[in-house]
Amino acid sequence: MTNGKRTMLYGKGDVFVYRTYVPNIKGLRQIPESSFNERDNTIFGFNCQIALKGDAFLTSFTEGDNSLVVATDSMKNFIQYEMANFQGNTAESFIKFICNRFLDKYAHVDAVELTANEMPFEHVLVPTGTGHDKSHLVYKKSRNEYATTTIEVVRTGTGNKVVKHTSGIRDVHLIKVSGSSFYGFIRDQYTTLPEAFDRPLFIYLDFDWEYENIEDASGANPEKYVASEQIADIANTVFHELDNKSIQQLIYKIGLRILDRFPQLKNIQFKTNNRTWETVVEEIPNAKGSVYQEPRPPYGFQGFEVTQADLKAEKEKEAAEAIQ
Ligand SMILES: O=c1[nH]c(=O)c2[nH]c(=O)[nH]c2[nH]1
Repeated sequence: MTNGKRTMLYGKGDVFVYRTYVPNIKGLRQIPESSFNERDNTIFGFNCQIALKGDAFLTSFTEGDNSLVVATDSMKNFIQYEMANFQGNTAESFIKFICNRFLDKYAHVDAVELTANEMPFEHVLVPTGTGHDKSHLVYKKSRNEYATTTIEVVRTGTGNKVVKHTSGIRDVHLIKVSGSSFYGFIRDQYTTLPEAFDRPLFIYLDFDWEYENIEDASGANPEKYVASEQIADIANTVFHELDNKSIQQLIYKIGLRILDRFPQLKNIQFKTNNRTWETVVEEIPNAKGSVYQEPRPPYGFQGFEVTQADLKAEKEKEAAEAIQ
């Protein structure tokens, strides 16, 4: 069992590992918001963080007894060398594979927690003679956003058990130049912010989601697997479509759409920042548009979880309204 009495873990961060020519994942469920149907795994690369837990490590802290210590340098090697033995094609199945392999190798380790942050690469476009097409040789590390996934696998009397498994995206930065408002908030002696009826809304979003059935995260059944690219495309689409009243409302609607498209997900969790530009010149004579500058600190933030129960309640509300 993990030590329930105190925090006790150790591990390695910034473990970079790249493998080329991992099979693509295809056969994903298709949704209207996204044309994404296949993840190119020609470069399958991650920045990993691994942590080990176990009562056996207590004396390494209290007595300097290293006899049961797996050096963090060896953890790095383990991840990198075992990457070659990995048979799957998703980050989620990779981290699960490593955790199980670790528990099998070191009998005194009670639990392994592993996070893999994607190192994202994209094809460059090259001339084909008649136009341009994706190079299958040259890639660029260009996307701001990256996928992330975390797992914790615990040893039990009846085998290894996954006790936590989340997938997510980090650092999605979106600006909507028109179609966002923020008004109707409390006005009192502390209020200086003017009401905005059409603001250039710039948001940073981090998402995490959990599957109802942890097995679906592996990608073994691609119809049940949810690609982070599809989640990002839903967020883009809902932001595009919705005349939003606030970031709070926007993320709720994005969450509902995601859970509607992917009933195999249990929930979706958001962490967002408001990075809306400040207006410098509101009206430009004889021209459309305004001039803005970066927002000054501080920034606003939101945290919110949308669940399948929320979606069910919204659908029931809609059905009741339709009858009236
Ligand atoms: O979308 C927003 N939500 C807020 O709660 C808030 N507060 C604020 O000053 N600007 C905004 N924008």
